[in-house]
Amino acid sequence: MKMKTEDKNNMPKVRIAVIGKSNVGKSALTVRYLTRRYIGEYRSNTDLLYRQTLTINNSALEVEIVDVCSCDLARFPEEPIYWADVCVVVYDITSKKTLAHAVELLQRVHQLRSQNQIPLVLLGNKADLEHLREIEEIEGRTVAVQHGCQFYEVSVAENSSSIYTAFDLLLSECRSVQSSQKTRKFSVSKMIGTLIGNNNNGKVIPNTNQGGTVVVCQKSDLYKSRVLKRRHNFTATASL
Ligand SMILES: Nc1nc2c(ncn2[C@@H]2O[C@H](COP(=O)(O)OP(=O)(O)OP(=O)(O)O)[C@@H](O)[C@H]2O)c(=O)[nH]1
Repeated sequence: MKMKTEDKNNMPKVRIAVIGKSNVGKSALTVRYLTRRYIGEYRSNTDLLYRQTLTINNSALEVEIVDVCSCDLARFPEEPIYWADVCVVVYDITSKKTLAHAVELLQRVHQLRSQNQIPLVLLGNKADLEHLREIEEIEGRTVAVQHGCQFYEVSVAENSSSIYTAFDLLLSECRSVQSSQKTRKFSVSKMIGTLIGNNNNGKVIPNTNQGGTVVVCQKSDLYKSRVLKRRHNFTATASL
């Protein structure tokens, strides 16, 4: 079923940034979550933006995931961190340096966005490679506790169910924060709307799953999204 533009515009949106050292499995993870498929070899030298409509808690949700290709600390990806509503930090359980890198990334994220502003999850990937393990699960869990984020060990290759739990919980957490903010804004604008005789502020969230296709966009779309978001914020403020 095709969704009307009007419905799409009214649909809530959550933006996810997936970050971590090169080769930890960020692209494989993103594609696995969105398509349930595993792509073994995936090479890209640009950040990729995936868009898909998912159903979370019986409500349609537009999800955008940016798979950040360059997470060098010297070229820390500030833009996607400011852009994102939630952030997934990935390391590889067979490589100690990827956890050290993840710790640095978590610290940078906290510097840019305070802890309450951006829900985070830490994922230790490649759990199928037990014989090559360099990082015990407790080490990853400890880092997660220290940085106030959820933690899961997963294997994208083996399609761990924790991948879906991690993303779904993160989306759900973000939606409840967004909804409580929206309720506050809505009640103020509704009150003003009533005073000036305008009661059309309520928006209906369509309860249909439009998912299935992943649209891969280039980085320019990311900038466009941010500009639109800024404009949306401006309009919302102006209408109050
Ligand atoms: N054994 C195993 N290999 C995995 C798993 N997830 C990803 N890989 C492999 O790890 C390699 C890197 O995966 P990518 O998804 O390209 O990693 P990336 O973090 O996006 O890498 P960059 O694009 O360089 O930043 C690929 O060869 C994948 O097949 C996993 O759960 N288990």
